[in-house]
Amino acid sequence: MTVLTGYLGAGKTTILNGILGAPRGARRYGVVVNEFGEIGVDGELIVGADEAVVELANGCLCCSVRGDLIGALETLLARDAGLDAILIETTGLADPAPIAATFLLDDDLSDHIRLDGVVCVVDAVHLAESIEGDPAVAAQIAFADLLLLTKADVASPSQRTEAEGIARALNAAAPLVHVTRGAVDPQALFDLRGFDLRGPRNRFVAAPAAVEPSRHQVSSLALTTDRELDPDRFMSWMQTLIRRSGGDILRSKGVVALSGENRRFVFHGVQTMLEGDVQEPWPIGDERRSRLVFIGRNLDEAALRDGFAACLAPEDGSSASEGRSAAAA
Ligand SMILES: Nc1nc2c(ncn2[C@@H]2O[C@H](COP(=O)(O)OP(=O)(O)OP(=O)(O)O)[C@@H](O)[C@H]2O)c(=O)[nH]1
Repeated sequence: MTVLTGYLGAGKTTILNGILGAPRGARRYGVVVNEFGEIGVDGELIVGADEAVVELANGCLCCSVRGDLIGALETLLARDAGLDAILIETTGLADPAPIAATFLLDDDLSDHIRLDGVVCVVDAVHLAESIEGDPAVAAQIAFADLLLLTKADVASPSQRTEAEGIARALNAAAPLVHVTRGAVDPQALFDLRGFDLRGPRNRFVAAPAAVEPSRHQVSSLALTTDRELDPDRFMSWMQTLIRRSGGDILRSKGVVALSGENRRFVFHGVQTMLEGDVQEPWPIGDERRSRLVFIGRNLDEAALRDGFAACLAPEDGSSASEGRSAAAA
């Protein structure tokens, strides 16, 4: 399942139509369209009448109609349990974090459907203006696993550069792809594995050490260290952090080297939800470098750095409670 976000008029339906109109072999798609308003129009605008389309009007997925989302997905599955992919087009006002959390929290649903990724459609012409007016825009960009920049055909060079700069400042890790009038390779949107602990992509590598906090209160922070982390301290720090600040931390993810463990510990968090697991051993010859990324509103960078530094295992192999941390990079 792929969630398509992006501000009002950014080009979500156009991209959805581009995907549905592209050759797909035997692949079968299901579509959920969410609209904010009494009368759903977007469902009418979706091409390909043979698509399984469920429309959710009169509310926004991220707040009032979350239960309806679950109902819509169940309807799709009841009609065709063999769908290869489900695309959800959210309203332009939706905050993707609660949508992802709702889905991940529903065990029945997540037994049958895998949340693959969140794609944000970014309007090159209007981004600078819309982001000033609505904080949801920054959250949508920051949260995404893939950014699709639209309307480059009509944006001025300075609008394009500014839009790219804003998107990159909010989310340096997600690939940014230019899309004109919905012409996108559907493969670019599928198999993102944004929430898959075993995903092949290691996008943590792509994140820079830190991204400047933007004017929009949403920023991301990457923490790395070549020192091992003490398992107890790390787990307790993460749990406390997510419990206390989960509403502001929209997304957290990381690959961690724990002392006494030769496998990689990988975790994913969406707001107050956190899951993690030990994975395959660190590749031979690869340094055991821990990398964590936090994306959120009003991130307290100093507190995060301090908390992380306090999780470092002592270098001499003595017990964690004896050792004090060195600074984390
Ligand atoms: N020039 C140009 N116009 C585009 C592009 N992508 C979308 N549009 C136009 O932008 C307008 C809005 O596109 P939609 O696809 O309806 O946008 P949306 O995000 O689904 O809109 P809402 O559902 O209202 O949030 C339409 O007139 C599209 O034809 C593009 O790459 N270039």
